[in-house]
Amino acid sequence: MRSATSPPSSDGPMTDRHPDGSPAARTSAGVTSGASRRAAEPALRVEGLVKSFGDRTAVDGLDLELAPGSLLALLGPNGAGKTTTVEICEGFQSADAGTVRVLGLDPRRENDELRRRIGVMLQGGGAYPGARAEEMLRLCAAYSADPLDPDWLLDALGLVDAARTPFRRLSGGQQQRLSLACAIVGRPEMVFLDEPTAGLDAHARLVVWEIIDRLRGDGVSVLLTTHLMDEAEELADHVVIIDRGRVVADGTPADLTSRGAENELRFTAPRGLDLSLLRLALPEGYLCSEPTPGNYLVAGAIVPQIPATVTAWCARINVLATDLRVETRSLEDVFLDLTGRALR
Ligand SMILES: Nc1ncnc2c1ncn2[C@@H]1O[C@H](COP(=O)(O)OP(=O)(O)OP(=O)(O)O)[C@@H](O)[C@H]1O
Repeated sequence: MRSATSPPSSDGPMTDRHPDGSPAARTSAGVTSGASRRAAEPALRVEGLVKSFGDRTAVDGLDLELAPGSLLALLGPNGAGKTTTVEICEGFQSADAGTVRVLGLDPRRENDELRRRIGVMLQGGGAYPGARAEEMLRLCAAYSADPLDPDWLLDALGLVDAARTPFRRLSGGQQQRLSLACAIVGRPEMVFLDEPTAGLDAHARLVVWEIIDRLRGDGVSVLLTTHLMDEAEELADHVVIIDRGRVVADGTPADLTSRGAENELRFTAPRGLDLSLLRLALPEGYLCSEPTPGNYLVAGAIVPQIPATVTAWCARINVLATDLRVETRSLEDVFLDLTGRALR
């Protein structure tokens, strides 16, 4: 497999090559020129989306917007409604209420045209179990008038040695990478990536991140669902956190992690500490809590006296506070505060 630091092609993002080795005249910019014609139109617009299963409301009035050529990461705990939302956008499910437009198209009524213009990476591969990796990719390429070179993609994603292996005998990581290759081989204008690096080792993950970054660099719009905060922080232009079918926060990763951070002190210590004495030691108006077991938060203006008060309290109860920090908030912190839950 190539390393992430050695790009799949030196000719720029997603450029494939003619058999003689010269760069193809058209990169996936052949796709993006179409996208630029519609530059004013969001690649994806979801308004007031509602979907229930029996008496369970999976999506409860959701709004989303994805700017062309950008990457939106949809985050949420298990059961938040991510897959349902994405499947409605892809046209696999119908909505109960609301409006969905993908590349300006209605995913149900204009599904044939949509299918030609999007790429979908499904969790679990979505491939024929007996088909060899290479056959599977060539089959996907055959649906497109102007596919990327399958050999180049197999190489870029480190699948050359697995090319003749039947899908069911590929490792989980190889299946994931093949699934990504199948989603992008047709030079889609927009791709839906559902947990694209789930189960990959660190190296394979970097390779996939690089491919995703190149897609976006090429003007492809990407909707990514993930449970990995570092993945969202690394790749996303915009993050939407959903919980119980509703948006609970959205913004750039920097927006979300800086919002209110100067008013928070966080530290890690044994779970379940009695915070009543700390509350008494702090000036009036400061809040302290344990958003998740072992992770503590003091909210209020963090002047120099506050960390000193916290460490003095820890010393008094004979507890060592680790990872004491001010003004740094990860997306994980934001997520935990908003949903009270870990991603998985
Ligand atoms: N076909 C279905 N029938 C009944 N309930 C469903 C169906 N699909 C989803 N749900 C329910 O709708 C809610 C949202 O599910 P969804 O799969 O969209 O969440 P998710 O955010 O993708 O979760 P995960 O991270 O676990 O994949 C859950 O409570 C789920 O049990």
